[in-house]
Amino acid sequence: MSVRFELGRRRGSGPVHAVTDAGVRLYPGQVLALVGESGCGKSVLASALLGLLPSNAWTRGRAWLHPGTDEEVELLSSSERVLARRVRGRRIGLVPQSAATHLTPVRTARDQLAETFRELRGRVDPGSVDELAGRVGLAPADLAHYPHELSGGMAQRVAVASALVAEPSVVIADEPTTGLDRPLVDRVTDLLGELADRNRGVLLITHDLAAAKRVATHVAVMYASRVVESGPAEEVFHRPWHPYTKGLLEAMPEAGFQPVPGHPPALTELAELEREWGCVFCLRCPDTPGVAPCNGDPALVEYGSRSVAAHPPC
Ligand SMILES: Nc1ncnc2c1ncn2[C@@H]1O[C@H](COP(=O)(O)OP(=O)(O)OP(=O)(O)O)[C@@H](O)[C@H]1O
Ligand code: NI
Repeated sequence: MSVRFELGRRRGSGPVHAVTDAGVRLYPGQVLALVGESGCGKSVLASALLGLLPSNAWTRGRAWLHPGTDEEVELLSSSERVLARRVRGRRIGLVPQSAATHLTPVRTARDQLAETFRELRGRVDPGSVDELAGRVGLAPADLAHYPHELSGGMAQRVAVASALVAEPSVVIADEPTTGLDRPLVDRVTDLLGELADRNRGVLLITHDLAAAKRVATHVAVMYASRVVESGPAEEVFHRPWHPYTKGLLEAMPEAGFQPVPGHPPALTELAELEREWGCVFCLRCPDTPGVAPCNGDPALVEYGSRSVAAHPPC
């Protein structure tokens, strides 16, 4: 799929290329970590799947939910009515970024969960709120609290519980661990892993590579609106092919914090950059665009279970 934002003529620039020809697959039982620097298009990709893009956005391409089954839905062309009644919260649960701010301040955690039950399931069965809370590690007593009385980790658990009310087969978590300290990051991350163990598909959007390494079964690396590498997490993390993936891994604390030099290109100038050089990463790449090992082709190409753009395995 691709997503563009029109900025309007008065701004004097072309559209923002927020997502370009991005292709990912997510199967039940997988945690797919979508990683990449701030602004590369991760959240926009998720918003597009859920029909939550602002009005200045347009999309191209296809995004299939449950393809080849009776429940198949093409998300990008679905009406707001279909997305609201059949998809959001029901088949795809969303754990939003900074969950605490999404909770209603004047309601206890229990009331919020009960309300979500009524909305998505029509009623609240006795015990169902406690049962669900228990699954994410919240005790009944925790649910008596108002949002301001909850720690960041607890609020995050309430958000995960809310996302699970309708037993969605897919859960999208956008930066679910922002602002939490490391032990809590690990607990929330593990919780997402447990959802996949229960045969859900989890899309974990994060720039925390350590969290991705901990729980992801698969990884897709985004750079300047494109997926530049994807595949089984173990393989990609162990033997990255794309120089950007290598750069991200070298920027991790245990690798000595060697951030990728330079900055991502402006998303309004990507088309030009690609026309001129082929690869979107060229300005920061140690390889010369179009000269081996870089083949200068920005398209993601499959090699067995893995895919990579411009830098085929050698
Ligand atoms: N409504 C909009 N109009 C114009 N540009 C937008 C709009 N929404 C997002 N963008 C741009 O799209 C690009 C991708 O944004 P996105 O939020 O997906 O980044 P991200 O990878 O999720 O980053 P972060 O890790 O900071 O959340 C950014 O450059 C952003 O400025
Ligand atoms: Ni984001």
